[in-house]
Amino acid sequence: MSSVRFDAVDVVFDDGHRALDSVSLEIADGEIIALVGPSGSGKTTLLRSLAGFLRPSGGTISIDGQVLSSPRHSTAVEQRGLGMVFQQHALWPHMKAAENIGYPLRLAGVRRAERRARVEESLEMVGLAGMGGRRPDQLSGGQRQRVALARAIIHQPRVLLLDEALSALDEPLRASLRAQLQSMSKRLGLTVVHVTHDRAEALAVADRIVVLDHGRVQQIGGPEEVMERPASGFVAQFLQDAALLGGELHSEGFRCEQLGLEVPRQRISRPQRDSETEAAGACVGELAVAPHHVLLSPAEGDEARGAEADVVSSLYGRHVHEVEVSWAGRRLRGETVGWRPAPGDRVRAEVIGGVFYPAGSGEEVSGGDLDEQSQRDHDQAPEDPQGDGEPVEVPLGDARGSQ
Ligand SMILES: Nc1ncnc2c1ncn2[C@@H]1O[C@H](COP(=O)(O)OP(=O)(O)OP(=O)(O)O)[C@@H](O)[C@H]1O
Repeated sequence: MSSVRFDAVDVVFDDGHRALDSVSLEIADGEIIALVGPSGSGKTTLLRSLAGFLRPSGGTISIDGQVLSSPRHSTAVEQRGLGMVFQQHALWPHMKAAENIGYPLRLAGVRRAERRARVEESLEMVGLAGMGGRRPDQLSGGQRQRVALARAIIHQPRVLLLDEALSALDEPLRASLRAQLQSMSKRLGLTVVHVTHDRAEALAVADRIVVLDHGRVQQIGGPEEVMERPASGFVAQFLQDAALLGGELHSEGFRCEQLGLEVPRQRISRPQRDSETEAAGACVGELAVAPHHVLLSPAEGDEARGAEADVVSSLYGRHVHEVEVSWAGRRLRGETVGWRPAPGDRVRAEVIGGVFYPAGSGEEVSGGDLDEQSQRDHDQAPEDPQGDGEPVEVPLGDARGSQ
């Protein structure tokens, strides 16, 4: 329903802790945004600032061009026109579902007949038609959460804020509510900000994902973009379970002394331009090695390839199995298709690709002007991710071991 803008927003708590550090972010009308990041990265703080529970120490937050929050001014929570759903559905236990849902309209003085019609409509929207007469204790957890959702959308909020709204639900209910949430938001044209710990959920539901770390935006992008072109080693580690291997990139490729590992240059992509270090020859940094960059094969295979590693865990997956190995004291995650080793097995592991980030490059993409910076980085990425005009071979999908 509305667009949202964060301009260089800082939130510093009384004890001096900086929970948001110059966060700039634009959310388009009707867009679903997922906020992800490690525990303590500032997701809830960002959401609470938008809701009006926290006043920023610096910067401004606007909706549709109207400044709602600044260090000097804060529009009251109830005047922001937002809908909110939290992990624990806060329904009034003594009220029937329909009364819970209609409560915001009652507060707003909407007449009874209109209220009733809109409650019916909302119940239908969340798949609870005919259940308005039940009290919360007569509903399942998923149904109660849908009542909370119906209550949040009934007064056509400018923005819907979800804080771990689906996290307390079990699969497969959660998956179905996830789908319902997306289709309903799109049907109503809702702008949604969704905080979640669940990376798969963020990638599945959101138009764009905002990755936070230490109160700073590390990357903003669509699901394909953040997964295929993580802006930093941190993002690759957080979203893809990539291992970060320290080493040196030189003209032949990447070398990691610790593992005795060499990865040929043409197998390495580099999202950032580093012409200075390029000119200087070798470049120190880290290689983000995602599971699809780790080729695993049975130990008795071709000895010229890779090195022996011990299987630590081997999780069944419908499409690929997730296998973690210990290689010279490092843990690496790989994927296998068509065969699945057991924990304790010895296998051959080969790193066949990765994304190289020069030392210190993570700093460049974070901070207030990330929108512009990341836009520039990523605009050029599909054609020229290395930034040096060379074609890039990113080994996606061909990295799976088979018998
Ligand atoms: N009232 C407060 N006073 C001081 N520090 C706070 C306060 N509230 C939160 N913090 C700190 O701010 C940081 C960000 O907290 P926030 O709750 O936004 O993180 P989060 O990303 O939502 O974490 P989680 O995933 O664990 O919910 C944390 O380091 C937290 O300890």
